[in-house]
Amino acid sequence: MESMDRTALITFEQVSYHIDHAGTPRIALRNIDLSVYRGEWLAVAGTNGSGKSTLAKIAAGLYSPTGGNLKRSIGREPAVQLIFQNPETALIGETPYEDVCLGLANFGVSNEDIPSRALDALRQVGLAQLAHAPAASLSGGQKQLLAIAGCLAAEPAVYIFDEATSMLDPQAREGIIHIARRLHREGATILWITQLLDELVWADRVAALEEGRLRFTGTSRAFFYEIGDDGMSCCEQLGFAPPYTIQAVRQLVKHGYRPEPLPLTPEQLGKAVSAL
Ligand SMILES: Nc1ncnc2c1ncn2[C@@H]1O[C@H](COP(=O)(O)OP(=O)(O)OP(=O)(O)O)[C@@H](O)[C@H]1O
Repeated sequence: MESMDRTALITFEQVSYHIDHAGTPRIALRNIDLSVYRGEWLAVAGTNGSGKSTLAKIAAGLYSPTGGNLKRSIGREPAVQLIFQNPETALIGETPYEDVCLGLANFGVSNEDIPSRALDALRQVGLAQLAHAPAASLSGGQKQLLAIAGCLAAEPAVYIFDEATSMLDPQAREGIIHIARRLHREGATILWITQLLDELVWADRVAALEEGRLRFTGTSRAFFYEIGDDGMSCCEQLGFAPPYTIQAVRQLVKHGYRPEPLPLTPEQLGKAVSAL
């Protein structure tokens, strides 16, 4: 975190998004000030309807703010790739290989480079063996891996995962997180939209939304462990139950043992307890 590059690639300046829903005005986002810095993993959390997807779509350029400004300082294409909740929406080819190739052709990659880039991307997500299988035969998790392969083949500056694991089983979820962590270690910038709180532990920074307002930005440790005057963490104030690991650490602290740094993952908790 300390060594993080402070170059802002995407900046929300007082961004609002108002919707006219069948004559009834709705406000999806209200005066959001937020930057996504190069090389960081920024997670955006919030309950249903808090504005996360709207924020993702504005960051991706699919929606324009109805108030304020969105600034992008990326300078190359594709600037951003969005991985959706439902991978079906992104599938265009009959096979994984064809799917990634069609995507690359869309980005204007030369015919000469397409096959090697497509195969390399499929290899990176573990789908090389299924490159020529019917896309319809893939599991939900494999389809999501394919969507990611299509994105990483395009080499975007920023990856936006919009609740990309929410329709997957735990094992497939692990696979997606594993790939995102590798991309991040290799320098990718990640905007990770989620309401699954145990996914926040991989983020450098967490931004939390409530009813379209930005309620918190800070580390996941602060989100889970900093207690407000009302005796609750920001996580609880937003109506979420803290993940099991965090609850277990809170119990340890209550009983007089405060591991430092406070564990976020089961592995960190295991180490802290074994050091007792
Ligand atoms: N096209 C639309 N028409 C009407 N209302 C909309 C539209 N898009 C978003 N909204 C409203 O804006 C608010 C924010 O929606 P958004 O999808 O961004 O929230 P979210 O945090 O991503 O929710 P979820 O986790 O359920 O996907 C909600 O009240 C939603 O009903």
